[in-house]
Amino acid sequence: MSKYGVMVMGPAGAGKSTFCANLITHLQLNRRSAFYVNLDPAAEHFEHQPDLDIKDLISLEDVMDELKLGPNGGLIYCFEFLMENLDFLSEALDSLTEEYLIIFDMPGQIELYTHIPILPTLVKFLTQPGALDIRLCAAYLLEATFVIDRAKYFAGTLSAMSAMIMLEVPHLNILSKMDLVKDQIRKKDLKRFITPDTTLLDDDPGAAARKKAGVTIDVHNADPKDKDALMSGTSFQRLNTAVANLIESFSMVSYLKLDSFNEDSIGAILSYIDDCIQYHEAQEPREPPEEELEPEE
Ligand SMILES: Nc1nc2c(ncn2[C@@H]2O[C@H](COP(=O)(O)OP(=O)(O)OP(=O)(O)O)[C@@H](O)[C@H]2O)c(=O)[nH]1
Ligand SMILES: [Mg+2]
Repeated sequence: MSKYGVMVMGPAGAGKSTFCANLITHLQLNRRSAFYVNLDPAAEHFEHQPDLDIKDLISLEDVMDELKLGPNGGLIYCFEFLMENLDFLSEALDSLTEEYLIIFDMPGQIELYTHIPILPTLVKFLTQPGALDIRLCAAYLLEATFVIDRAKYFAGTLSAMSAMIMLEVPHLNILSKMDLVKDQIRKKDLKRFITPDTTLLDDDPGAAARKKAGVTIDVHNADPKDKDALMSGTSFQRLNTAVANLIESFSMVSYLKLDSFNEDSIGAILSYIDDCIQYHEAQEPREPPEEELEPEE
């Protein structure tokens, strides 16, 4: 029996847990079953209690205390421990039917998505045919406020692309917290962020303002507190152009828009997830609940 799931990923504070919580509420309102798996050993507060919590296997606090590790090293240790104890996942997930959407809420440490091979191994384990056989898609969230700063936007897009290539499962890239930027970006410009456009670097509002004012910056002698000055050197601009060109040459990333506090937006993302994993194709027709049946004459 196939199972269906979505792994919610992305940098720290991108809105992953908020999205998971509002997705579960939306599923419940639509009489769908969710199984919430928290894989962030540092997460403390939940709107919906997890059905499975990595903290029941290993506690980040204990790891940091006993092994004298910092929060990031501790997190990597927790994941290595999870990989040695995959029964923890299979025992809980094995009996779930195809009705459930399994939602994995991931931590935000970026190294998990870039250079440590833990996530590809975990994803292979979850999707392995004949075993758990979860039809899984990845939802990679990037904060829309990044689009205000072009360099951050392309760096974030590069990390999304890296996760996409590394995991080899259907992948949705999502600009989260759209409500925070919708009044600041013109619709026409937004399109260029939805499908990353390298010419965005040419009309960076910060750079344009500096050029107009005739400001040239000597990065070597800049005040270390002046972030604008430090991030405006020609080498930094060349690096950003190279990253943007690389993203364009792969032509793999485009974004969906999300405002987690808007139910229609959650519903729209859910329909993309359902399509990616072909959720509806596997569902048995269901009887409507009794109270919805017409009373007999
Ligand atoms: N305005 C707005 N704020 C949001 C949205 N989604 C999340 N937030 C806020 O962003 C902050 C971080 O949200 P989380 O859901 O904890 O982010 P996360 O990605 O799970 O964070 P980590 O697990 O620490 O990596 C919280 O204060 C949320 O209320 C959104 O769509 N719009
Ligand atoms: Mg979280």
